[in-house]
Parts: sequence; structure tokens; C-alpha cells
Amino acid sequence: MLVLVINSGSSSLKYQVRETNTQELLAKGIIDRIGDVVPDHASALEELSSRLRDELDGRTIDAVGHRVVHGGERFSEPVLVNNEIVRSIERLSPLAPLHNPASAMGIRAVHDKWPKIPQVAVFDTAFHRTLPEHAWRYALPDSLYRRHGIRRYGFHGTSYAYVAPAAARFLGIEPAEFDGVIAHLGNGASVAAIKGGRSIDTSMGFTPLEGLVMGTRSGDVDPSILIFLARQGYDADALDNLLNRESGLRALAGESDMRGIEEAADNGNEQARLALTVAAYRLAKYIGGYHVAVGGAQAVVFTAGIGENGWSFRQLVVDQLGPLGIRLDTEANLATGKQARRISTPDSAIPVLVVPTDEEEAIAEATAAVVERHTESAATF
Ligand SMILES: Nc1ncnc2c1ncn2[C@@H]1O[C@H](COP(=O)(O)OP(=O)(O)O)[C@@H](O)[C@H]1O
Ligand SMILES: CC(=O)OP(=O)(O)O
Ligand SMILES: [Mg+2]
Repeated sequence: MLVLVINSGSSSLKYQVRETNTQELLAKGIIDRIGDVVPDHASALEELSSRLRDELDGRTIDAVGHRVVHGGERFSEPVLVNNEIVRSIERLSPLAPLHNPASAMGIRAVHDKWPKIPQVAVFDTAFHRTLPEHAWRYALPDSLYRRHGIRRYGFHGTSYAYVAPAAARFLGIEPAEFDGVIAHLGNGASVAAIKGGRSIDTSMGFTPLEGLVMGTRSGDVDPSILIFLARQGYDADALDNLLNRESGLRALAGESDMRGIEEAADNGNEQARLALTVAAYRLAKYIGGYHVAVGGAQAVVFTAGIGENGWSFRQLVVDQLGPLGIRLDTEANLATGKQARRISTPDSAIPVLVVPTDEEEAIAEATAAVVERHTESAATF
């Protein structure tokens, strides 16, 4: 089955075209710096459509798989999209303002272009459905959970579901026996605690705003800051904009893209250095906490744009993990490539790995499975 995958991240649109029976990769690309060089997701979709005309050379797509960040309490598995499901994804937009609108727009754009093609939504929240209640529940009145679904959902699940078994394979253990801490560091960034191959805690919460310092998102802050600002006259939209778009690395360093920040820090820019230190310190604390949560990690794993490529950021983080007996191999940390690799010394108490993620490959597989199941069940009626 020829599957087009569209991964609408907050700052990028990644796509792949895969023949899922043969694993052949026909096209792959990224339109990045959305919100900066590319104005918005709509222009990114136009660019994608013109690239596909050239890259597909007349071959036709059988199905389209979309990454959808927020699935709320309703979606715990990939689903075949219909009108009602797109509306449901749109209703969840306030809980993932940088992502769900772009996914819904992508689904509608594909439907307008190719109305007969089946589309599948694959949710970032699904992998975290195994979180125990003590990890997903906030210390808030239960009515907020019952009335508004206010709880921890967690995100980047498709990536964790791909990387956790890959890390286990690298260590030579069964995926269901893997206990570890995985840091998915892209424009949005989160950490997950994996025990027995399942997610038991994660740093993002009700929305993809909680937790780590990100490109433009603050991560954890004292909620009183919001109350204080509300009393100063900030309304909901102003707070949303402040925390989701104007904070994080952008607020600390003046720009949100890690490549530019690392370069500025190398050139002696103090603001950029401080931004990296704040972000690395926050992450190191989470890694220590999740090492405890999983009852002793068998590995600490870095993945996604910064996790796979940002060697100096990895060094800043791992250098703080000395009390866990973790030692970075500075030479190995400089290696590049799409292979899973170890970046800690042989005597490090816990191995530190870089394991590249491939959300698009995982979405292509899930999409083909859903469409095949649907076609089979349609045939039996
Ligand atoms: N070679 C590199 N060195 C450091 N950071 C990098 C490199 N390549 C990409 N990145 C960073 O990765 C981040 C984007 O990661 P990605 O996983 O693609 O994000 P998203 O999916 O959230 O849009 C950006 O901050 C970018 O600067
Ligand atoms: C959930 C999330 O923040 O995704 P991304 O990192 O792709 O923006
Ligand atoms: Mg991403």
C-alpha cells in the first residue's frame, strides 16, 4: 500500500511516502522553520503538494496517515478519519494550539484534493494511556477531571513507541523488559519514563506545554504567575501566546532554533549560554526523577532533532548526571548518522544512547494496518 504520511510538528511539516508491503521509501522531506521562513502550515501544505507532483512521478497514493498530537480521552488507537472525527480533532485544538489545527487543516486539504482516499489519524497521546493514575492525576478537585478532562495526557507517544523497542534491541533485551528514560527533544520537547516497555510517566501534561524548556514554550512555571498576570490584565489569548509562542528558548536566547542558539553560544553570546544551561538543567532534573520512577533505568536515550543532532546540548545534560555514575564519551558524542549508538563510556553506570526516531515510518505502518483492517471488515459484510 502506498502511504503518504504528514507529520505536522509545531515548527515543521515532515512527510514520507512509503510502500508498506516492501518497506520502500519513495519520498521523504521536511519543510521546516514554519512561523519563521515559511509563514504557516497552509503554505507548508502547498509546498508539499508541489514537491509530491515531482517526486511521485505519476504514482498514486492509496492512503494518507496524519500525526495528530491531541487525542484527548477518546482516542487511544489510530482511527480511520471521517467528518465527525475531524471535528473532534478540531474540538481538541485549545488543548494543542500549535498542533491540532494544523493536522485538521491537513486532513481537510487532502480530502478536498483526493476525496476518495482513506485517511488515518495517529495520536501522540495514545502511547501514554498506560500512565498509572498517580502519574496522570493532578492534585486538583475531581470535578475538573470529570467535567473538563483535566489530567496528564502526555505527547510524542508515536515517537516513544518507536524508540523504546529500538533502544531495547540495541541493548539486546526484549522490548517488554525495557526500563529507561527517553528524552524526545525537538522544537517541542518531553521526557518519558518507560517501565516494562510501557509509559509510566511523562513531562508533558494536559497540553504539550508542561515540562521541559522548549523552542517557544515555557515548560513548568509556577501557576501563580498566570494568576498574577491575569490580575495585571492579561486575557486568555495573551497568556496562551506568552506561554506557547513567546517563551522557552525564544524568550531566553532571542531565538527558538537550537542550531542558531548553539552557534551564538559558541560565539560567546551569554544570553544563548544561559538559555542552554536553563534547558539542560531542567532536563537533567527530570532524568534523575524518572530514573527513580522506573526503579533504575537501563538506559538514558536521546532522540528527535536536538536529541539526535545537538551534541553540545547532550553534553551539557549528561555532564550533570555524574551522581548517577553516568559518564559521557566525548568522542562518541560527536558521531553523527541515522544509527542507534552509545555515547557513554564503557564504565558508565547506565548507558546513554542516541536512538533516531521515525514518527513517519511508525505512522505509515499504523495507517496501512487500519486501512487493511477496514477493507477486510467491509468485505465480510
Ligand atoms: N544539527 C543540529 N544541531 C543542533 N540542533 C539541531 C540540528 N538539526 C536540527 N536541530 C534542532 O532540532 C529542532 C527541531 O527538531 P524536530 O524534532 O525536527 O522538531 P519538531 O518536530 O518539533 O518541529 C530545532 O531546534 C533544530 O534547531
Ligand atoms: C507534541 C509536540 O510538542 O510536538 P512537536 O515537538 O512536534 O512540536
Ligand atoms: Mg516533532
